Amino acid sequence: MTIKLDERKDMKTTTSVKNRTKINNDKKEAGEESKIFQVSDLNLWYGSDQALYKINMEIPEKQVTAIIGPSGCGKSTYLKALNRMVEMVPIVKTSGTIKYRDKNIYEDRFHVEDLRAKVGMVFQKPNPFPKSVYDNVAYGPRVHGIKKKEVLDAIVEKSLKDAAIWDELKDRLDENAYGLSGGQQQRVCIARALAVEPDVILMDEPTSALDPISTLKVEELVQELKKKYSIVIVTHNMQQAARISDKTAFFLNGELIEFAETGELFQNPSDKRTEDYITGRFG
Ligand SMILES: Nc1ncnc2c1ncn2[C@@H]1O[C@H](COP(=O)(O)OP(=O)(O)OP(=O)(O)O)[C@@H](O)[C@H]1O
Repeated sequence: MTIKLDERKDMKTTTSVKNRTKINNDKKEAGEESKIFQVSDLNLWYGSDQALYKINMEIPEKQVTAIIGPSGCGKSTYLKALNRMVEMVPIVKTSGTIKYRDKNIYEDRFHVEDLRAKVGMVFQKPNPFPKSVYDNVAYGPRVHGIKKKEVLDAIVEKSLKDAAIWDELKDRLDENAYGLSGGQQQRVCIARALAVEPDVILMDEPTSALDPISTLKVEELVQELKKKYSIVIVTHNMQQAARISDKTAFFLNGELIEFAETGELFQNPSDKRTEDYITGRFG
């Protein structure tokens, strides 16, 4: 039997994904999975109001980490601290360290633009630019100096494919992204984040403005994306955290109360406050 080149490529990809999954599982069992972020004693203030208290957390590589907790507990603040986006609020002050791939992101020689290119973000409300689908996705690569049309074409196609929306939009690349449905806009925003080849994708309630079908598509996409990227997702929806994440962190009043394997946290929480929250006693 002869195997066509494409099939061989597919087999190779499947095998390497299987191998990678096996390596990840072996590492997990041995307790030595790689960390993408190491957060130590992180405190954060908006002016004189403290929003995060002494957060210590190691975020695993190529997994989905969910952040849950009641409104105002500091989930978004924490997420935006990971790529220093929170500092766009001028009154923000921090102490402690956040290491991204073993480098302290607060050290002066770490350029914040480099960090944000590697640690991309997708927001709650889809926020495409008022431009064509193509120009939305090509925006980041162009900012990074890529001008050649064939290179941009290839990036746009790959990013839209990775965001699972190429088939829907390949004939609509010149249309304004504002004309798409909310779910399509969100996947274009994910493609825009992927176009600059990030390492980590931070997602701040990416499905809360979407209908159930679009939500399902984004959830399936997250499962695909974690093969290549590390994902940290803030969600209000506990079922969503349980469905799509490997690890879950529960925040309350700016503190990290519990961080565990998702199944463990939901089935056998070690802190009474986590139990009260996931069983709906508050929040
Ligand atoms: N720009 C800001 N200026 C001042 N205080 C802020 C700012 N953004 C957030 N905060 C405060 O920081 C605390 C944490 O807010 P944050 O938005 O991180 O919580 P959250 O858990 O993401 O909430 P939600 O689930 O409602 O989005 C809150 O007390 C909030 O009022």
